[in-house]
Amino acid sequence: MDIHVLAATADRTERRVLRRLLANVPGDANRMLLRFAPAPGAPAPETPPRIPDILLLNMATCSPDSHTVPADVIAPCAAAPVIVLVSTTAPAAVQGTVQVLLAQASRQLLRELIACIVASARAGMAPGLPGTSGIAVLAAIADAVISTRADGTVAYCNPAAERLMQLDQRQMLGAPITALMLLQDAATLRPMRHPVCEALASGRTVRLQVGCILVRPDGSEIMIDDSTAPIANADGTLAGAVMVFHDITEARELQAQVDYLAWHDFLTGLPNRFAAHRHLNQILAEAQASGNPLAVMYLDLDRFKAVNDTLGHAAGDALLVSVAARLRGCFRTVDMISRQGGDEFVVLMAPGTSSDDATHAAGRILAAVAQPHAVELEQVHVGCSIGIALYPQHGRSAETLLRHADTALHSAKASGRNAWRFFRPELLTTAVQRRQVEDGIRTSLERGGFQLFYQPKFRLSDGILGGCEALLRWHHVDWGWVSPARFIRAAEESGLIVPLGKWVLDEAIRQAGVWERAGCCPDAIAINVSALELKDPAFPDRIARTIGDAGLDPRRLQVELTESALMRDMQASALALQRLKDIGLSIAIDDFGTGYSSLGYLAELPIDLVKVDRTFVHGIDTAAPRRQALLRAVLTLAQNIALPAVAEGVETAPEMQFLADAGCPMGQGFYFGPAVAAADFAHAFLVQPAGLSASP
Ligand SMILES: Nc1nc2c(ncn2[C@@H]2O[C@H](COP(=O)(O)OP(=O)(O)OP(=O)(O)O)[C@@H](O)[C@H]2O)c(=O)[nH]1
Repeated sequence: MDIHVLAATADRTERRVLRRLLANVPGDANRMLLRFAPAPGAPAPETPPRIPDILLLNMATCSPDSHTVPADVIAPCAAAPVIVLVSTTAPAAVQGTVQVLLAQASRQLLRELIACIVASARAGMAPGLPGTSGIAVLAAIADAVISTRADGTVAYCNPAAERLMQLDQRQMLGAPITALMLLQDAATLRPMRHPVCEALASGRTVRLQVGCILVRPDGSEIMIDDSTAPIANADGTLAGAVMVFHDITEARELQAQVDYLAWHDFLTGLPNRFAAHRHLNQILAEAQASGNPLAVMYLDLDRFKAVNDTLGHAAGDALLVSVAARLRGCFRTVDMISRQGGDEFVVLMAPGTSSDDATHAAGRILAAVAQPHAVELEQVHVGCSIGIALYPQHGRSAETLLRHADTALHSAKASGRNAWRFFRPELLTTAVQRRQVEDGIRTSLERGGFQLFYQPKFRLSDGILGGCEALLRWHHVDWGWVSPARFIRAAEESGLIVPLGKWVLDEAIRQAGVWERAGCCPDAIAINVSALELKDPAFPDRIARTIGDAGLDPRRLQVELTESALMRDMQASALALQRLKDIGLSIAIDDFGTGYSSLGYLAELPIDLVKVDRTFVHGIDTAAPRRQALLRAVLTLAQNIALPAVAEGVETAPEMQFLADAGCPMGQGFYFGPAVAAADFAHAFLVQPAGLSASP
C-alpha cells in the first residue's frame, strides 16, 4: 500500500536519516511517500495538502508549553497516528505516544512500525477524530485546537481550547462552533464570519484577520490569532475543519505600547514629529477636499539652553513639560500640538483656520508661555518665537508647510525673539543664502579662505603709527571676496562666530609673533571680539594660553568690543574684561556713541580706549554746527574720563584736520590707508629691519 508520511522536524540530519530510511526500493511491501512539514510560521499552503497517514514528530520542538510546536501542522492531521522521534531513551514529554530512537532505528524496523500503525488506524479510526497518540500530542500543546465535522459541530477540542474558551469539553462536543465562539472585528466590533464556516465553504486554509476578538461565555474578551484548515477524507471528500488558535491579547497590548511610544514624545506625552507629519498629511487631504485653509506653527523656546546651563537638564525637562501643558491650554481639541524634539513644538491648526485665527493663537501662546513656570521650587521665565505657514498660500505639501513655518520662525528669532512671523517668500531667498553662507564659512574654516587684513591707526598730533586693527576678510573659491557685512551677521546668528573668532585670535597672535621677532611689531594690534565669545567663561584663559604659547608680549594685543556686546550682561562683561586686563591686554570700545548711550559703564569697566563711530566723523568739516558740537561733546567726554579716543572712518584731510583741532588724539580710515594684507601693511607702515618676511 501507499503510505503518506508527514515528518515535522527542522533538523537537517534527522531529515537526511528519514529520507534514507524511508527511501523505497524494489521489493518493499509498502511505498512510503515522505513529505516534510513547513517550518513553524511559514505561510500555510493555499490548498490543503493531502492528510498524511502518519505523522513523525520531533519532540525536541514539542515541549508542552512551547509555541514552537507546529500545531497548525499537527492539528489538520490530528486523525493521523503519531510517531514521536526522540534523541534519547529518556521518558518522552508526552505520554501515550509511540516513540522511536532515530539514531538506533533500522530501515526495516521503522518501515514495519509505520505500516503496522497505519494499518490499524485505517481499520478502526473515524474521520475527524484524532488518533490516541494524536490526542496525547494535542493535549500537550499550548495552542487551542478544535476540530469540527463537515456540518460545523465540534468533534474534538484540546485542553488549551477549553481554557481559552472557558468551556469544558462536554459543553463543546456536538455543539455548532458558531454558537460557541462569538468573533468580533476589534476595529468595528461587528460580528465576523466564522473561519470554520469559511474553510468548510471554500475548501481552503483560512487565517483570521489581525485584530479578531473572541467574546467568551462570561462576556470577557481576548484577542486571538488563528489558522483554520479543512480536513479531507481519504477519498478527498470534506470531513470537517480544524481550527488552531492562541491568545494574543498580551502581545497586542505590548504592541499597542510600542505603537504609542513610536508616535508620542516620551517626555511631554505630546504626539511626536512623525505623528505630526502623518496628521498634517491627513488634514491637508481634508483641507483640499473641503477647500478650507489651515495653519502650521513652528515654535521654539528662546534661549532655552541657558535654562539647561544654569538650572540643569532636569529643570529643562520640567520646563518643557510645563510649556507643553500651557500649549495644550491655548488650542481647541481639533488642533494638534506636537513636540518636534529639543525645545521645538509644532502646532497643526485644523482645516477652517484663517490667518486671523492663527494670529490670535500666536498671541495666546506668547502670553501663556511668558507666565512664570514653577520648576523645582523656582519661578522660571521663558519666551518663545513662532513661525506660521498657511495652507494653501504658503505651501500645499506637508514638507513645504513645515519648512516654510520653520523659515518664518527663524525670521521671528532674527527680529529679536518673543515674536511671531508669517512666512513670506522673500524669507526663502535670505534663508537659502544664509545657509549657503554658513556652509561656506564652515568649509573655509576647514580648508582656508579667511585672511586678516590690517588697517593703521595714526596719532593726529605727529602722524606716528599708533597701532592697527586686524580685520577679517573672506575669499570664497566661487564667490570671490565676500563682504564682511554679509558673513559676520550670519556667523553671529549661527554661532559660527565662535570658531571664527578663535581663528582670528590664533592668526593675529601668530602674525604679531612674526613682527615681534622681527622687532617691528606695532604697539597694539586690535582684534574684534563678539558678545558670544565674551560670554564664554573660558575665553580669557584661552587668550592667555594662546599668547603664552606664542611667547608674545600681551601688551601687543588689544580687544575691541561693541557697546551692545558689553551691555548684554554688565556683570559678566566686567569680570571678563578684568580678566583680560589682568592678562595684560588693552580694551577698546568700538562704535562709541552709537550704542546704549548709558555712559555710566565707562566708569565701571576697565576700558583703555574708545573708538568714535564713523557716523560722527563723516563730512564733519562741513557738517551743521549741531553735529560738530555733538562730536566735540563726545571727544570731551572721553577726555574728561581720561580715555584716549580714535576717530573711525577718516577719509579726507579736512576731516582729519577738524578732528585734530577738536582734540582727538588718533584716527583710522582711508585717509591714512585701507586695511591691507600683512605683507603690504608691513611694507607700508612698519620699520623693517633687513630680512623681515612679513608673512611666513
Ligand atoms: N532639558 C532638555 N534639553 C534639551 C532636550 N533636547 C534638547 N535640549 C537642549 O535644548 C537646547 C536647544 O537650544 P536651541 O534652541 O538651539 O537654542 P536656545 O538656547 O533655545 O536659543 P534660541 O533658540 O536661539 O533662542 C540645546 O541646548 C539642547 O541641548 C531635552 O529633551 N531636555
